[in-house]
Amino acid sequence: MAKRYRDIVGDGGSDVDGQLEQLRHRLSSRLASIRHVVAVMSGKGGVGKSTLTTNLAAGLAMKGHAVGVADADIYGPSLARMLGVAERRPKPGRDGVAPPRTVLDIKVMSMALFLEDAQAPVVFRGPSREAFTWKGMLEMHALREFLADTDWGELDYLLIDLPPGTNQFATLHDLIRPAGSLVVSLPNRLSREVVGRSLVLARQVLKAPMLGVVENMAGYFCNGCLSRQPLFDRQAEADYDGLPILGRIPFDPRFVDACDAGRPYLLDYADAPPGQDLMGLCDRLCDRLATVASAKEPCL
Ligand SMILES: Nc1ncnc2c1ncn2[C@@H]1O[C@H](COP(=O)(O)OP(=O)(O)OP(=O)(O)O)[C@@H](O)[C@H]1O
Repeated sequence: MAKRYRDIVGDGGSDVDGQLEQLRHRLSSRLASIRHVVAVMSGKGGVGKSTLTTNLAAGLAMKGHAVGVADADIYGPSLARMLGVAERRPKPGRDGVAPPRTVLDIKVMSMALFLEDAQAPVVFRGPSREAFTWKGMLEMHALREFLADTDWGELDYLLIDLPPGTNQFATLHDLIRPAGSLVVSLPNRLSREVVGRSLVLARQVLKAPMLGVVENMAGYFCNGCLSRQPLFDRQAEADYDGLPILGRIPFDPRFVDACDAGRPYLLDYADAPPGQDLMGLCDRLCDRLATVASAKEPCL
């Protein structure tokens, strides 16, 4: 007959506390060789968060930093494809799983790298009736393993691309304290509202300093006449609860082709005006991280 919790004395000999302590230790010793962990979040889907994560990673790598990216979007991973490593497999090594590296030497970890078939949806198997009890736990373990069991080596920056919505905030908070969070939004009222709401929650749950906001698709860049045109109707100035706007990146159709081709936009268009905007964003992100790191109290 199956035992119930009340039939089990103590931890039933499982040393569950000891096991948890070991997992915590493995994660913290792995992260000790990473200078800055940055969570890239939005709260709203489709705003270009993964595209910007890809290009931030590329920009930081082009500036000579050692960079890794972890795709926390377990069910809709896209970073590996955008960074051109979707067909590569992580290799088990002596010090954890060796992640694939991009042409810019960015280390990538994503659920997409473990899928036999790129078309197959990610499904955790277990008794479907109790899915609500174990599914969240498996999601957290997947993210913990990406962070703790990957051989990141020494990194200057590890960018974590969070999925749309706010569900992963608590999961991430249970695992680590990022050096800061970067928020991606679009300059229209709907996005600003949704992102603004998730910002409030991120402050409460993530408890990481908020670094600032990037407004994506802020205007349209025409590569023919090199001009910038408004993309959305003129909107009132954004107010993200006092957060600084670290960058405004215009819409440029070449971003879409670059994502599909698995080459960060910056690799080919660093000198184009949107490329310059991205490089400026990288500089401001580094400055903000330095400010936050030197502040006694987490800022904003
Ligand atoms: N500045 C831009 N100009 C043109 N296209 C862009 C720009 N930013 C993103 N895109 C395109 O928009 C689409 C959505 O971008 P992306 O997948 O990065 O969004 P996301 O916020 O990560 O989505 P989700 O988190 O909901 O999966 C992609 O096809 C991408 O190429």
